[in-house]
Amino acid sequence: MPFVSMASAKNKLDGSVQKLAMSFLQKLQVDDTAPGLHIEPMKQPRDPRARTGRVNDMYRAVLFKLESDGEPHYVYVGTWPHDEAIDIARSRVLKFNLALGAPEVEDRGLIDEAPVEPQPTYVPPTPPQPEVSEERQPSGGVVLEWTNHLRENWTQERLESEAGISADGARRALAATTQAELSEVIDALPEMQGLAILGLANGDELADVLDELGAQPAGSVQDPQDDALLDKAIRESKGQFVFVGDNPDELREAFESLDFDKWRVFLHPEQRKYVETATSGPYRLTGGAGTGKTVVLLHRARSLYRANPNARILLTTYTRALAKSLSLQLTRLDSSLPQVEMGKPGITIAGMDQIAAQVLRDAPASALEAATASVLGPGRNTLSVKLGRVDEDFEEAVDMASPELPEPLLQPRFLDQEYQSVVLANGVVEEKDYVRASRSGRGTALNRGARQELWKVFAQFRLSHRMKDAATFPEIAAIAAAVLRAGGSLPFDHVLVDEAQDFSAPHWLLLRALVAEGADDLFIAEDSHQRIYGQKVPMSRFGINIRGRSRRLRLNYRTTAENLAYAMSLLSGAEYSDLDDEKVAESGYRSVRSGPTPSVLTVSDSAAEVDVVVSRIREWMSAGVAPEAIAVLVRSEKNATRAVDGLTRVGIPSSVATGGSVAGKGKVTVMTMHSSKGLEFQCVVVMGAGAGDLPAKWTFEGLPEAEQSDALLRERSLLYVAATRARDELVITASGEPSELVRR
Ligand SMILES: Nc1ncnc2c1ncn2[C@@H]1O[C@H](COP(=O)(O)OP(=O)(O)OP(=O)(O)O)[C@@H](O)[C@H]1O
Repeated sequence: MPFVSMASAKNKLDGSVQKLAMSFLQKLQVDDTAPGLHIEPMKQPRDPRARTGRVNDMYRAVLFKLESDGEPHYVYVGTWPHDEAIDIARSRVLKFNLALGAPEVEDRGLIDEAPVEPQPTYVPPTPPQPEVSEERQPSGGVVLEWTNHLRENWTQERLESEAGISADGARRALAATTQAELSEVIDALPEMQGLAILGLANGDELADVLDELGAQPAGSVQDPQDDALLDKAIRESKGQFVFVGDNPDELREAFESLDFDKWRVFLHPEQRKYVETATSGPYRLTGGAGTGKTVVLLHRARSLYRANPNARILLTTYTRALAKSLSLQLTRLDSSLPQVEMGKPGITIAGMDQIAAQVLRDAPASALEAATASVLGPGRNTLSVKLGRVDEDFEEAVDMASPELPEPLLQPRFLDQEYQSVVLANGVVEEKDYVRASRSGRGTALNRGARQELWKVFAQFRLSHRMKDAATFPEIAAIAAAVLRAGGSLPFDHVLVDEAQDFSAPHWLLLRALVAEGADDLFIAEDSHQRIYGQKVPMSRFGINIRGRSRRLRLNYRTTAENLAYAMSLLSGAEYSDLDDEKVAESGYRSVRSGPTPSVLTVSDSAAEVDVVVSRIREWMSAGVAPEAIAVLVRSEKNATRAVDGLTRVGIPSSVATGGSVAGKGKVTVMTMHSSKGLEFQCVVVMGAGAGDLPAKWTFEGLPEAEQSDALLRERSLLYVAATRARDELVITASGEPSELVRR
């Protein structure tokens, strides 16, 4: 029976053609001599193994036929309209790239015809001006600088011989003067060559590029077109080809992922490495927004399950809404994976607070009582009321306790962070313990006297909760950790974490307690630039020691190079440190895609701003963008209402979405920047980026100085999160003076 492999094709098929192409491949996988397939060699091919096959009267599939131990092995490249398919088949070569150590399909142009001419330079469309009166005409335009480092460091000959780039690709890459031009060159190259060019053009050393691609140069002794070499390399491919052999299910899965959800099958070699790597302890994967951290976690969860179906695997994150989205994505990856309740073999997906509540429900009464006493002190009953926001409770506690302290130390936001990061983190139940407790990571210093005064507030806070039989979510997480630490069996064998930058101290306590220390215990994905809640707490304080087990993803799969460069520029000037207290790098991120430059539109008043937003959304929709692919992201709820009202006035359906969900089919999503975490849209407007709205002053006013700068950093991160939700187009609008955080 023939074997089949799929190359990571770039052509998208219409639904009907897609079905026919699938059926063609299914028949081919059973019998390549079946009538109707019409597998034919080409006239004047660049590669004698090139074939086309009949999908229907108008479409043909392009294939290469290899010999594999006496059986045919077909490599499917894609399906195109008849004449285009013939030209593609005649001009492509299946070969092994010796410098990059990978199989690839390269375009060599048709024989006897002029070599492939460079495509006309891509010029991003000039954003049309919004329909607003002249005095309300917005200013716009962001200038993004880019340097093509190939020109300083490389020659065409060296790119060909040392980096394995095709002659035409090397020549055109050297000539690129904009990111858009480079993206076009990359798009025409085999994937590994494209990724290598991207790295080198951004100034990386060749050795680092090869390392990132997992490339093992093969030297020059082998014949790059040898059948046996190619057959073996395709079977072992790390991402650009998928060998499905004679397995019909794998064929369907790989084929379906080509058009949508490529991430389900075709991973970047680095992503694959982190999916498969066996770790000797806690492992951290960092990477900017859109670098595929979530994708790695989903694949890793599956890979751990496949390695041991009896393993109890937890995939967790900051909120219940984000966990729901993880669950949907895992189903898309593989609907056969069992998504189970905590403690059962399979994959449990839940937010950290849900897990904490479950631990409490499962705990024997005596264990729960002891754990509660160890966290909150003796004398507590059941914790029947769970409290979300506690600002008012802290205010009340301050009124009752009347501590002698300066105002900034009595702000609910300061008290809440101190309570979580110091009191709960250290298991403090009495004043004497609080006075001695480690406050590492906290910005504001407190002397003994101040701590004694503060303890009065915390004691009062606890007392009033005791009367109401209530506990906060962080308290419940800390109690759950104490239950697990006290003994009994642990609920999980492997724990995978997304969005860890937002975890609070009690979350970390619980995380460490959920799984025994050891191989493949904790795999933690985080991006410190996206920390928009709470305070950063170093993981090492909770016994989570990364010790050299930390890696960074740099290739952005979501946004265009232009949006990425803009989003990164929002972070410059601010210092970020990660969960290990190391400074976070802002450089090195890249994207292979290109699109329009983001625009910042400032207008005189908020009515004009709504007009600008509405008119931009209309333009997108008239250009064919579906309403559900568009989002308006806002800092304040009043702007959400304004946006919805404005869209409704012109008959564009929209609605305000919360908690990680979207408005749904046929509607523009309007949501707060906070809710947009983890989501993505084709086109995004960040509305209300005026100095009055951003940063939101109430988040830092009145706080001690050190906490103020942390709060400001979170506001900056929030804008970064919002800007990185845009796949293709990003527009930022402001009325009046734009925010200091917006780059123009
Ligand atoms: N190997 C891949 N091939 C194609 N698309 C990919 C690949 N990896 C990731 N993507 C796509 O890139 C986008 C971002 O991926 P993902 O959500 O995993 O990134 P992230 O790093 O978790 O982002 P964020 O931090 O913003 O949540 C998604 O649309 C995802 O499907």
